Amino acid sequence: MSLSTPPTAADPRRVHVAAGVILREQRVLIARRHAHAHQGGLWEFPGGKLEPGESVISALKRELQEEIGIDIEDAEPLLQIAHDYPDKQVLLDFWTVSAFSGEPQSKEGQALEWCELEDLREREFPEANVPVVDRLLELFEIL
Ligand SMILES: Nc1nc2c([nH]c(=O)n2[C@H]2C[C@H](O)[C@@H](COP(=O)(O)OP(=O)(O)OP(=O)(O)O)O2)c(=O)[nH]1
Ligand SMILES: [Mg+2]
Repeated sequence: MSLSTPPTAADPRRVHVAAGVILREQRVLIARRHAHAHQGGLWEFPGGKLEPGESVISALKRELQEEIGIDIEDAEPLLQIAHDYPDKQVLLDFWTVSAFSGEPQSKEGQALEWCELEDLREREFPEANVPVVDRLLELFEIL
């Protein structure tokens, strides 16, 4: 591909990621990325990379079990975002998790916070997350 061709959403070189927007009452669960990780130190919605041949929902279930120890009972797609960081191209599938079993716990040493929706804008997220935060606040009619 020449440099003048912008990468498309379907570009197989993109890292495909599934992330869960876990809601409980007026709060959403956010996790802090480890300092040394890509986009380190920023807040994120828990999740991770799809394995080869894995569906988004399977990856989401696996990642949320691995990272925070919960079992998804109900989830639906919220937003798909293709984003180009200077060092990495990602395709992020954000799903709303509306029912789950188990109590979220930090299984990888990451900080977790049940953030009030109205405080979400004060948390620093990776650039790719801006449209998701906007969408969420729009859905809950928080200006
Ligand atoms: N999980 C998650 N990743 C995000 C978000 N926003 C965002 O730009 N990303 C980017 C950061 C990373 O480049 C990529 C996720 O990869 P990751 O390193 O967390 O993947 P993983 O959980 O499979 O971790 P690992 O096995 O590689 O340690 O997506 C988000 O809200 N949640
Ligand atoms: Mg992860």
